[in-house]
Amino acid sequence: MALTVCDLQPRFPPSLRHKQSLSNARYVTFHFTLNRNLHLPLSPFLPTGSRLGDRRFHPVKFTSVDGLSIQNNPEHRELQQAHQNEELRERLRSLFETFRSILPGGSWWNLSGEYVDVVTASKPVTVWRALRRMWQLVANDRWVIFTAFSALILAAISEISIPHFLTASVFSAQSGDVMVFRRNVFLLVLFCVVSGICSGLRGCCFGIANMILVKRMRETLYSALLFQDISFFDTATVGELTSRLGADCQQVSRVIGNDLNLISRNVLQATGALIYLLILSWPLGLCTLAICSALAVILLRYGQYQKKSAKLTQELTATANEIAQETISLMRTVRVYGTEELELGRYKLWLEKLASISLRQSGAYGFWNLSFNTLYHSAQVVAVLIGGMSILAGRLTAEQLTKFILYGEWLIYSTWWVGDNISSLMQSVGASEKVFQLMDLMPSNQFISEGLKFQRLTGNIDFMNVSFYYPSRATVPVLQNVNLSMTPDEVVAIVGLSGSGKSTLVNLLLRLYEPTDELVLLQILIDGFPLKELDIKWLRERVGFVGQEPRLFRTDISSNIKYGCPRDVQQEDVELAAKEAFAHDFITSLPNGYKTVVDDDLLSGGQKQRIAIARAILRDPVILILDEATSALDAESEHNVKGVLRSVRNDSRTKRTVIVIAHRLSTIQAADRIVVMEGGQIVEIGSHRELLLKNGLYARLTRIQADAIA
Ligand SMILES: Nc1ncnc2c1ncn2[C@@H]1O[C@H](COP(=O)(O)OP(=O)(O)OP(=O)(O)O)[C@@H](O)[C@H]1O
Repeated sequence: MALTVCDLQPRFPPSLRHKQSLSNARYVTFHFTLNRNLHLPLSPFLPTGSRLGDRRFHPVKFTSVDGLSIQNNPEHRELQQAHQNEELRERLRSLFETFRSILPGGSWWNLSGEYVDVVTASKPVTVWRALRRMWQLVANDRWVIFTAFSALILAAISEISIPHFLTASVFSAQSGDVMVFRRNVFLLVLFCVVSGICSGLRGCCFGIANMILVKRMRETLYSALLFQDISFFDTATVGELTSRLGADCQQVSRVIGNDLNLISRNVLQATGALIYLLILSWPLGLCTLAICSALAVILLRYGQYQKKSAKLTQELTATANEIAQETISLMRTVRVYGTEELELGRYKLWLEKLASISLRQSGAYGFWNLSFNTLYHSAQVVAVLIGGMSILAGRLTAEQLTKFILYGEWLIYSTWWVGDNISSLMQSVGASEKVFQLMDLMPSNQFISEGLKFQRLTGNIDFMNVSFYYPSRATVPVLQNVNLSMTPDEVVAIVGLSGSGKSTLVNLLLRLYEPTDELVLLQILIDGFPLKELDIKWLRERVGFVGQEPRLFRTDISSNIKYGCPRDVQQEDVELAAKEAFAHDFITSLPNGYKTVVDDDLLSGGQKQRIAIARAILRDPVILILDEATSALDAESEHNVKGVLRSVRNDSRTKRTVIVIAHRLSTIQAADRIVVMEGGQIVEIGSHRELLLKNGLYARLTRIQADAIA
C-alpha cells in the first residue's frame, strides 16, 4: 500500500514534548488506523519540539522509538501512561462534544454543512406559492375540492359536537331528566352519523383531487422536459429526471390528499374546542391556550427543519438514482472491468448520506413527540388542578370539568395533528421546489413559433460561413467558418479525424442544438431559406437520420421500423423497407418475426443498424443523413444498402440529398463529393480521385487505412 506523507498523522501526548529520549530518537513507529506499522525517520515529521503535542495528529498512534516498544521499555513506560491519559481525556472530550451536538440546536442537526454540495440553486418555494401552483393544476376540477372542503366542514362540526352531547347524555341520565336525555342521545346519534358520512365523502374527494394533482403534475413536467433543447439533456441526467417525475411528484401529491385535508380538519376542530373551552372557563381556557402556543412554536421550528431535510433527501435520492441508473445501463462495462464492488460502494455512499438525513429526521420527530407528550400531560395536570380547585370553590360543576378535560384533550391532539401535517406539508413543499423549477422551463425556441412549410422540399443545403460552439463549452469553437453547399441528387461524404466536427455539422442541420449565436441559424439555408424560419417539425418529417449507435425502443420490430413515420404505412411497406435495408432475413428468422419485442440489448450492432436504416427508408426522406450508419455492417451488406439509399425516391422519381459520414474511407469512394474536415474546418473538397491527386489529408488517411488492411 502506498502511503504519502499526508497520511501520516502521528499522535503524541503533550508530555512527550520535553522528553529527551524522544528528541534524540531517529526512528519512530506509527501505528496506522489501517492496522499497519511503518518505520520512518522522525525528523521530517517533527521539525521542532513544539509540534509533538499537536492535536491535529489524530488517527495514528505512536508505539515505539528506535525499535523499542513503548510497552516493554521501562524508559518509555511513563510516556505510555501519559499517552493513555491523553487518550482517555480525548475520548471524554469527544463524548461530551457528541452529546452537546445532539442537543436541540447542536451542530449534529445542521444540514447545510456536510451536504451543501447536493443542494442545488433552486428558487425556494414558499408554502403559499406552492399551494397556488397546485391550485392552478387542479383548478379545472375545482368541484372536487369544494365538495371535499364542504364535507370536511360538516364532519368537523359534527365531530367537535360529539363530546358535548356525550357528556350531556351521561349527566342528564344521572340527573334523571328523561326528556333532556332523549334529546341529547338523539343529537349524539345524529352527529355521529353525519360525521361518518361526511368523513367518508371528504376522504374520497381529497383522494380524487390528489390523483388529479399527481397526474397533471407529471404531465406538465414531462411535457416541459420533452420540449427542452438537446443541450439540456447533456447536463441533466436520466436518473435525476426520472426521480423528479416519480418520487418527487408522489411526495408533492400528499399535499392535497393528506396534509391540507388533515390540517384544515384539525384547525377547525381546534378552533371549535378552544372557543368552547373559553366559554366554559376562561382561566382554564387561557392555560390550555398557552400550552398549545408553546406546542405551535415547537412545531413551527420542526416543520422548517423537515422542509429543509426533505429537500436534501430529494437531492440525495436523485443522486443515488442517477448512480444506479448509470451503473445498470452500463452493466456490460461494469462486468467486463469487474467494478461491481466499486459501483456498490459508490451507491452505498449516497445511501449512507440518505440514512444520515433520515436519522436526523427521526431524531427531530422524537424530540417533537417528547415535547408533545410533556405538554399534553401538563395540560391535563393543569386542568385537574385548577378545575378541581374551581369545583371546591363552587365555581365549576363536575360535568363542566369533564367536558373541559375532553375538549382540552381534543384541542391538544388537534394541535399535534396540525403540527404533524404541517411538517409533512413542509416536506412536500421542499420536494416541490425542483419539480416547479423544471416545470417552469421554457420550451426550446424551435417549438415556440411556427415556421415556414413549403409545398415541396427539394433538398438544397447551404452552410454559409458557419461557426459554432456547444453551449456547455462556450470557449471551445467546434466549427469555424464552414462553407458548404449540397444539391439534390448528390451524395456528399464527410470525413476527417475523430472530433473534427462532422457530427456537429449534421446536429446543426437537424437543429438539435440551439446555437447561442442566432446568426448560425440564418447561415444554414435549406432550399434557400434560413433554418430558423422553417417549421422544424415539417422539416424533420422530410429528413431521414441514422446515427452512430441507433437505439431501439422496447417494442416489436415492426413498430420500431414505423417509429415516427409521418405517413400511414401498411405492414407490406414495413417489410419492403426491411428488405431494402437487408434486415428482412434476420427478422423473419426471429421467433416472432416482425412481432418480436426487441430493445437495445437484444440485437447485434449490425442488426440494430439495419432496423434504423429500414426506419429511414420507410420515411422516404428528401434529405438522408447517415452518421457512421453502416459501420457495423459486413462489407457486402454495406455495399448493397448504400446502393438502396441512393436510389430513386418513391413519390417524385428524383434522387435524394445524401450526407454520409464515414471513417471507413473505402466505403465513400463513390460519393459525388468528399468533404474533409480538420479541427472544425473544411480543409479539402473533391472527388476521391481529385483528393488523392491533391495528396493532402484525405490521401494521407487513405494510405494509412490501406496500410492497416495490408
Ligand atoms: N454535446 C456536446 N457538448 C460539448 N461538446 C461536444 C458535444 N458534442 C461534441 N462535442 C465536442 O465537439 C467536437 C466535435 O465533435 P463531433 O462529434 O462533431 O466530432 P466528429 O468529427 O463527429 O467525431 P467522431 O468521428 O468521433 O464522431 C469534439 O471536440 C467534441 O468533444
